[in-house]
Amino acid sequence: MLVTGIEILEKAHKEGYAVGAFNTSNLEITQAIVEAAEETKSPVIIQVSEGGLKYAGIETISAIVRTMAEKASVPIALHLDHGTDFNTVMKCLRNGWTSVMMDASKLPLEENIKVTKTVVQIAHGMGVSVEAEIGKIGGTEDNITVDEREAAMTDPQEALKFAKETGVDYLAIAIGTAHGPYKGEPKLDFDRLKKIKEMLNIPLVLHGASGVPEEAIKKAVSLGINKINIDTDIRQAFARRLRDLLEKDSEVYDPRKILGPCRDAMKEVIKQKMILFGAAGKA
Ligand SMILES: O=C(COP(=O)(O)O)NO
Ligand SMILES: [Ca+2]
Ligand code: NA
Ligand SMILES: [Zn+2]
Repeated sequence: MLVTGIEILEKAHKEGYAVGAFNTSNLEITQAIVEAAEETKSPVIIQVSEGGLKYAGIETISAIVRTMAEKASVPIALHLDHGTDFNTVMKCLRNGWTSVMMDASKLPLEENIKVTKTVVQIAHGMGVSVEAEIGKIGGTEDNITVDEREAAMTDPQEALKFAKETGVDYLAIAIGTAHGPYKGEPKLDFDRLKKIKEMLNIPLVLHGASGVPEEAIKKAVSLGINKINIDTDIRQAFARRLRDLLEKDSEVYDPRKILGPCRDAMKEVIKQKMILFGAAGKA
């Protein structure tokens, strides 16, 4: 069934587990996510980035996800990932999204608070949940210095002020992860996470979670992460299977015979994440 993000994440926050938030931009990825959720009886958040909206068309990808979510036996939210443009967030609200991220993390704190507060008021008026971001998660910069890394991480005091003044439902925090593949091992600042959770006591979001070792993920969940964003690991599962399949079979040309196996490969990766996050069996 199609539900709001907070319905899924409030329960995860209370019971101490995390829910996967997986990016989609087409039919097969959406099918892989929904099938994985059904097979592991997991609640799940299906999210689309602004790039995904451009690729698929906002009405089309909304129709695909909402149709499948409404038919599913597990709770599914449709979430806008990294909504940086206010009008895009409004368009998603008009297209039936049940959760939106207003990502104004690039703006100074006061401006981030101002625009996020406006989105929270509008979205809550429509019964939709809101995620925002404090601190800089960004892509993998291989040549940043340590103190730059520190500076980009979420300051607990700022996070508390932000959560109080905006009324945001769940908060994405920067504790050492980055989008895209990692070059070295990501080092997560667990003390910072623990402090933020104690002070805010709301569901927290981990971005850039592809490539983070399983032990670190488990520890982050035990310390209060409740939504875990995964995009790169799914893309890489798709690409590995595609290359392997075409190497082995130079004759195949039916897209269903090519995309179908890729869908299954993505589904297997997603199922493992749902089990690792503790969402399996929680639907
Ligand atoms: O945070 C993510 C995904 O991060 P990854 O690239 O690590 O999958 N999306 O918002
Ligand atoms: Ca990553
Ligand atoms: Na997000
Ligand atoms: Zn992200």
